[in-house]
Amino acid sequence: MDRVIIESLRVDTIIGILDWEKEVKQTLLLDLEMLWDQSKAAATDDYQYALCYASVSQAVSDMITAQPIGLVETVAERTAALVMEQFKVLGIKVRVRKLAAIANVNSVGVEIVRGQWSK
Ligand SMILES: Nc1nc2c(c(=O)[nH]1)N=C([C@H](O)[C@@H](O)CO)CN2
Repeated sequence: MDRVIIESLRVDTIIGILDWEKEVKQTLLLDLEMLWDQSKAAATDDYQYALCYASVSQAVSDMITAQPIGLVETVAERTAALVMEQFKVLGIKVRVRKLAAIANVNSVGVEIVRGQWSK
């Protein structure tokens, strides 16, 4: 199955479980791989059959920034649910990385796979 990919979608938002994290925005980077049959879009060259990565990116960013979130797991789960429900994606892989969350690492985070994911 074909995939539409969004790499390193940057979202600056209130994220974290510590008190100071409720006051200061931090940066999340999201990677999305979405199962999507692109054959009709490619055969017709017609945008209406494409999964619009710009629309997905905007919807995900709006959802994440709409309210404070504690865990990166919550971000990943809500992102997968939103994309599958709103964009009728059959399967999705979501990786959420939080930059500078702890000392001596570039990032920390989680990766989940939901729906009809095939290798
Ligand atoms: N599995 C997780 N562990 C931790 C998280 C998280 O979101 N998922 N968050 C924190 C703190 O917010 C940390 O990022 C603050 O620096 C700790 N562990």
